[in-house]
Amino acid sequence: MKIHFTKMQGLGNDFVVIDAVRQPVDLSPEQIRRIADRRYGVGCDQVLLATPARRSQADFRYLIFNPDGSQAEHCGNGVRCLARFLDDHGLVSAGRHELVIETVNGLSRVRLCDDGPVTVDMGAPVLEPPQIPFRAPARAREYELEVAGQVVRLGAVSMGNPHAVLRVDDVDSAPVETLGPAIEAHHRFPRRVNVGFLQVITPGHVRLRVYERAAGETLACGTGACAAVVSGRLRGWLDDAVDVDLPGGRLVIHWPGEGEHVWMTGPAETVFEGEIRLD
Ligand SMILES: N[C@H](CCC[C@H](N)C(=O)O)C(=O)O
Repeated sequence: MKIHFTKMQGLGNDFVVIDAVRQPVDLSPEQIRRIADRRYGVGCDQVLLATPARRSQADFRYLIFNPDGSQAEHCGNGVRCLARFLDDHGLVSAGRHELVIETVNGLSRVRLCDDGPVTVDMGAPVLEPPQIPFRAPARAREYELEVAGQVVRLGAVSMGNPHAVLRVDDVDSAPVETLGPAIEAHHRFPRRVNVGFLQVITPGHVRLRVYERAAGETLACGTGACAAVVSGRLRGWLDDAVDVDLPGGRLVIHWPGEGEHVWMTGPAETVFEGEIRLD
């Protein structure tokens, strides 16, 4: 089987995007792993499938797959790239500058500027432990977790997908490669978790590295940036508008506070198009 794809990236978080509206495909976890493989396939952090919407309020539905073949509930950098892809490939009627993209557990409203940055309404964060999901006796702004022979303090937030947020003094020296996987697989996160390492420069400017669930450290994580601002604001460190500097570049995140939606603005770029042959 040959599949046409578009390679895209948002701050170096890279994607293989497939138009499953006009090219209906049903990919197995093994085929996802092959596509995502940086030696035997195209190579990417996530595979995104654009599919027809199921909910009447949505224009399209999108599926997100991590490189191990597992499915994720949301992808901030990915939804920006998907919206740009849909517009570039004539799937959006002329003149439309706002799209509603359906995820497995919510809706994202995307604003497209001509070739400029893309702004996304990422919805309201979920903070109740059972919905994150995170095993905790009650909701708190900060939790203690025994991991790797130490006790770490972290925030727990869902942006559709689960995030843990730890504050560090310096992201460059943060134990991302050791503590990241240890927390990702911690039993208190029954569906595993993305792990953010947050350095607060000022209440309006942070640095962030993210060890992503089922993908490892990426150059940028959109839902991770949203979760970091939510957790940092709840813990009293951040304003409502924050510049988030990730290794791949800057996202601008805005969260007015509890019960409000998180807004994210950042780039979405096409790299190349191609065709992959799959068994
Ligand atoms: N690894 C993530 C999915 C991709 C999220 C990230 N690339 C983003 O931009 O939000 C998860 O399993 O929840």
